[in-house]
Amino acid sequence: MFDGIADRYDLVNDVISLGQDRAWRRATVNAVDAHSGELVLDLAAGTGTSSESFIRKGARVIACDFSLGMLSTGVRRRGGASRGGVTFVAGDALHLPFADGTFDAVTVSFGLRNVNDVDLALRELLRVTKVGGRVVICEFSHIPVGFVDRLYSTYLMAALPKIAGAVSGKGESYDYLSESIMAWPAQADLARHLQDAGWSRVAWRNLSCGIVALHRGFREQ
Ligand SMILES: C[S@@+](CC[C@H](N)C(=O)[O-])C[C@H]1O[C@@H](n2cnc3c(N)ncnc32)[C@H](O)[C@@H]1O
Repeated sequence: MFDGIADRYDLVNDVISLGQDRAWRRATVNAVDAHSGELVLDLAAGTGTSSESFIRKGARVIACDFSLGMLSTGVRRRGGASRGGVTFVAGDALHLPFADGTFDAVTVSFGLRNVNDVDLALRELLRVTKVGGRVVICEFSHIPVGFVDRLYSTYLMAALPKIAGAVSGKGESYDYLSESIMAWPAQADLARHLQDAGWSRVAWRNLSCGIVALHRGFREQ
């Protein structure tokens, strides 16, 4: 599915989120807080838009995804597969092609919801993180006020696929986006998945009233 929408993926994001996606990405970068000399895994990195911001303080980033269409778009835009601190790697979240304890920080933006086995992916992320390292998950979530969440669900089901379809020409992919957001676990539930996978000191905070949530955890052993 992502191979088919790769070229217009970033443009559609800006349109359907009314530009909010940029603020969500800034919040993710601040939560990861990657520093010079650190190695960051941006899993389900797609075209690498989520990866670019991590290099600002001198960290190196591995942008890993299994959609060759998304990766190719990213490589074309950056002018190479390994440029300016971002290296694109083809890999599956369920069998990460990295040794144990490789990364100082691992992060997933708007990707975990798309992975077939979320719990296995969270365990794989833990495996490739150094002891003392951290995980940050940026993902769509749920507005904690019932009637507002219902209004938002109406937007998701009725308007979002039409708007995204008009911009991308692939409306059916965005039916999937709406359905997957509504089926995704709420904040506390996702925190439990992280804890069950072995992550410690798990906490989260809402962005845009819970439309998006940032979860963070640490590998303690
Ligand atoms: C919505 S995009 C997110 C891209 C990027 N992180 C961003 O913030 O724009 C979701 C990505 O998850 C990737 N994905 C889904 N399942 C995956 C898996 N098992 N392994 C690696 N990538 C996966 C898709 O190929 C897609 O590029």
